[in-house]
Amino acid sequence: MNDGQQSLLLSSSSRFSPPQGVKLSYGTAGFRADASLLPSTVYRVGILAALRSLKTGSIIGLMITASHNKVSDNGVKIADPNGGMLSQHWEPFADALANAPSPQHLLLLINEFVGKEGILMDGVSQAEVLLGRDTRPSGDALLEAARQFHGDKCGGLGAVFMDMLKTLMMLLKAWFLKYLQLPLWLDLFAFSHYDNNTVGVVGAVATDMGILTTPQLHWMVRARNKGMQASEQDYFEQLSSSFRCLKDLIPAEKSKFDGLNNKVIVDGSNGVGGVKLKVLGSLLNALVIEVRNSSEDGGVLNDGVGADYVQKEKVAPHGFGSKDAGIRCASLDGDADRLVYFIVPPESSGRIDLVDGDKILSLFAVFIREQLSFLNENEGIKNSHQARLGVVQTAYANGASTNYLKQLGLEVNFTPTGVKYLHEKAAEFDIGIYFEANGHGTVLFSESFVGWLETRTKEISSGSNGLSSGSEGKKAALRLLAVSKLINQAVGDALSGLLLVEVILQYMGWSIHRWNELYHDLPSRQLKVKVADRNAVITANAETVVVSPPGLQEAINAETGKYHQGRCFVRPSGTEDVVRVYAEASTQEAADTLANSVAKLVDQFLGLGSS
Ligand SMILES: CC(=O)N[C@H]1[C@@H](OP(=O)(O)O)O[C@H](CO)[C@@H](O)[C@@H]1O
Ligand SMILES: [Mg+2]
Repeated sequence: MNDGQQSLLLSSSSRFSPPQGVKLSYGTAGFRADASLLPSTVYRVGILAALRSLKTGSIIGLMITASHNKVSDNGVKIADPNGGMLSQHWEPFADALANAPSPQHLLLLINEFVGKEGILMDGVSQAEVLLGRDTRPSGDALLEAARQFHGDKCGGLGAVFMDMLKTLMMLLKAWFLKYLQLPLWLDLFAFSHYDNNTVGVVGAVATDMGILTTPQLHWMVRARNKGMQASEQDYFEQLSSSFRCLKDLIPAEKSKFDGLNNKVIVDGSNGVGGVKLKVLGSLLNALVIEVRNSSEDGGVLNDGVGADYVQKEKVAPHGFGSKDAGIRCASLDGDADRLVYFIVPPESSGRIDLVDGDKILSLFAVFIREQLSFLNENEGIKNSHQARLGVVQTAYANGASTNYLKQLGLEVNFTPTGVKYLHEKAAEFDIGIYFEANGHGTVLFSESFVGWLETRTKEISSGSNGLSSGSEGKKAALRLLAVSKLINQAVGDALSGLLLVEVILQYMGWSIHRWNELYHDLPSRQLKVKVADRNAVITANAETVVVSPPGLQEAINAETGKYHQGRCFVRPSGTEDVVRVYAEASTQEAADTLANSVAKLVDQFLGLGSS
């Protein structure tokens, strides 16, 4: 950074002091904390976004959200140029930035990192950052903190003000030079060296994309970097048109959905997803989407509603009851990157049948596997491509889902918790389907496979490959291409996931009950244990084995061995200050007992008294 940039950084960062006595960590999914603690973190992540943009020469996203956390929390995370999560290689820098105790430390860190990464800060190269936020009341003010390091895209008042400021600085500089002859002061006016086309400290431009779901912002970043249209309208247009395309490719004999099956009721978690889903729903005519618990309905975000609540508590969200028995119900989380379905039983016990991320993954796998087999059976398709289909889960996936997927003959891979790991693994396949049990996931298509599908479908339309029109091979290629456009390629997206579930159910002619019968979940239990230092738990093998503290894994093994179909693991949470315990067994009672015994072991080895 030149002197002008440095002095601007020092002055702007001094307005955003980090909270005392709090250690912030980028964690599983960005920084999250009580919103009052976050202005300095968001300001600093704004700096990181600009540097990442300069380093990659691409547009970067900055999203302000705390997903399923309570409404008083907020958070911030970065979308990389491909629309995915921030490169893990930059996470330690993010942690160091957020925790730097003073503006001087911050400056040192940045200078060191800029040097190490070879980032060009010449004031000419321009960084570009897209900003988004969910509906949390603190989002607006935090967004302002993120913009401090950037300029205003549209110029407007910001640009006029900058121009006036620059003129004033130049006049002052001339006056100082003429009358005081203090060259030392020159550095302070380095700001006025900027040419009129650049804005902000590093010439970064920030564009406020408004209130969005997290996946919408990721989608926009990916689209912009691919040179595609990337407005919110484009997002809705792409999703709705590919949904219609898939709908039109459903064979007439399979299309036997009646009025009831045409409807899905969606819990919007009192957040941003419900509002956006209403817009999307208005563009579809083959599906009726009734949205409840939308942000404008006045309920509290994530309070007794939302995908996290429904999945963890296995109860109906607020506003749903026995009147909804028999209808397909779904729930989004606060920023609409998670999706689960559920069935409300006729009697009003509050309990539901959960159709979770594992079952969404299984539905997608069954459909895609069938389309691939149509493609492979069709000898009329030239250069048939043996596409590699892989699925990715975490240790939280219900064991019954893993068995089911393996019985389908699929390659099942495991990664640690956190979509950044699952996404990376899924990207190794021609088609990679990944889901966390909590409903966060998507289907990735490799560029080469999409290219192959595009070529085949063009040949098909020109008749050059000899396929009869209307053959299943042709339709399978068209369907897979439409799926690659419908399902968000950047990140898990509840809205695009919901449309894909809906159209596959219509294609299969399945009710939610039929879908839920694909396999029966093994009873499971999740618990949280408060410990002195959760990071004392070190795991291996996709978090299924504890390697430290010594002896804990042996004790878990001895306990688990007592239960039929017993499986149990512990790991430190990346988003909460707890150690999580997960247990599965052949009965609910056994799963509960196993989880409780292992929670006691965790407490013995690491409990609050053990520090
Ligand atoms: C058991 C569980 O649901 N863990 C969640 C939770 O992470 P933890 O590291 O377990 O706190 O939040 C993550 C971010 O949303 C999500 O990716 C993950 O699946
Ligand atoms: Mg979320």
